[in-house]
Amino acid sequence: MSTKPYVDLTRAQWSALRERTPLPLTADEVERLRGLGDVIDLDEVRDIYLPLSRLLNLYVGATHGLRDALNTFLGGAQRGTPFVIGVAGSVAVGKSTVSRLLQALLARWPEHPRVELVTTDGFLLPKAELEQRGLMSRKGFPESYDRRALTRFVADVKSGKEGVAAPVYSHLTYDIVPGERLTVHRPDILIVEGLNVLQPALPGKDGRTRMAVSDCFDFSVYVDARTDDIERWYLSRFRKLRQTAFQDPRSYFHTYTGVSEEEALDYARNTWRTINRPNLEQNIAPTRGRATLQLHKSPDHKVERLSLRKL
Ligand SMILES: Nc1ncnc2c1ncn2[C@@H]1O[C@H](COP(=O)(O)OP(=O)(O)O)[C@@H](O)[C@H]1O
Ligand SMILES: CC(C)(COP(=O)(O)O)[C@@H](O)C(=O)NCCC(=O)O
Repeated sequence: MSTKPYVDLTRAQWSALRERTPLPLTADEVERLRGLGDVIDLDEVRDIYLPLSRLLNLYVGATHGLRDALNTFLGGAQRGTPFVIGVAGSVAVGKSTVSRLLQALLARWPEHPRVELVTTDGFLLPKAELEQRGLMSRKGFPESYDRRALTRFVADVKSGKEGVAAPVYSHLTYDIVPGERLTVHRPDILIVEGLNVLQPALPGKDGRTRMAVSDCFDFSVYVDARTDDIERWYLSRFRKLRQTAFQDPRSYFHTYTGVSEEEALDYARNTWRTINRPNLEQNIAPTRGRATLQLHKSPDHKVERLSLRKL
């Protein structure tokens, strides 16, 4: 028997595990959930994400069983708390598509219809503060977030608090939206998506260990791919955004619509090499082994292998 903490599965082995789980989404719905540049079709949903939604449904059920055990022990009926799923991985690896698909698929199960999704970008420090602290070239690194507020948010949701609010980030303005809030109302499941959600806690100033966001996770997914492939996806997405979202004069990147494609791509390449790749290598990839499930993507975005943590 392997001594690794993971069971490795090929795509074919994994897809056979969906059993009779019906496909609840249409091609149009999948198209709407797809991120810019991501390749995802009904085959991918059926082979990869349906088995995952079945596994998660089993995990949620098992957690309810544990809750019953706890209530027996406590001799009272504690109200349940949301089942929290973390989704981690590099910039441009396709976390948003995975998270939106999971949200849509999990909400179709009658046992847990209310599934909310929160991205950690809402907890980035506002642009003015990043500038003031000299952190604009560290955007996405752990220190560019208000980690305390993020941890408090997830801990509050996980403890069953009603009406927990998160700030909201705009990719258009590249900044936090002043005054805007997203409020989570005791969902059955909360998905927390972000680069750094599997980071271990940093010691506080007093040297004592703090809580990490991942301490609240009931399950976590790491979306994995080769660094060169992710760079290619990042650049090709930048090229597409230049023709779409950047055209809006309010876009932070609007100036890149007025220069040559080569010049715009040089900027994107530089951002990848100086910010996103070092962040992947130094902070994000080292957390892969903390995930419950690793999805390994091939150069065409399709999941080719999976690693599932043993229990
Ligand atoms: N500059 C941008 N302008 C508009 N949308 C963007 C920009 N950068 C990224 N996005 C979109 O924001 C979402 C999150 O992107 P990202 O954080 O790189 O994670 P991932 O690609 O892993 O989902 C994606 O849907 C992406 O298409
Ligand atoms: C907003 C992000 C930090 C991702 O945030 P997340 O939701 O993963 O916390 C990232 O998409 C980003 O903007 N990175 C900065 C470098 C760049 O422009 O690609």
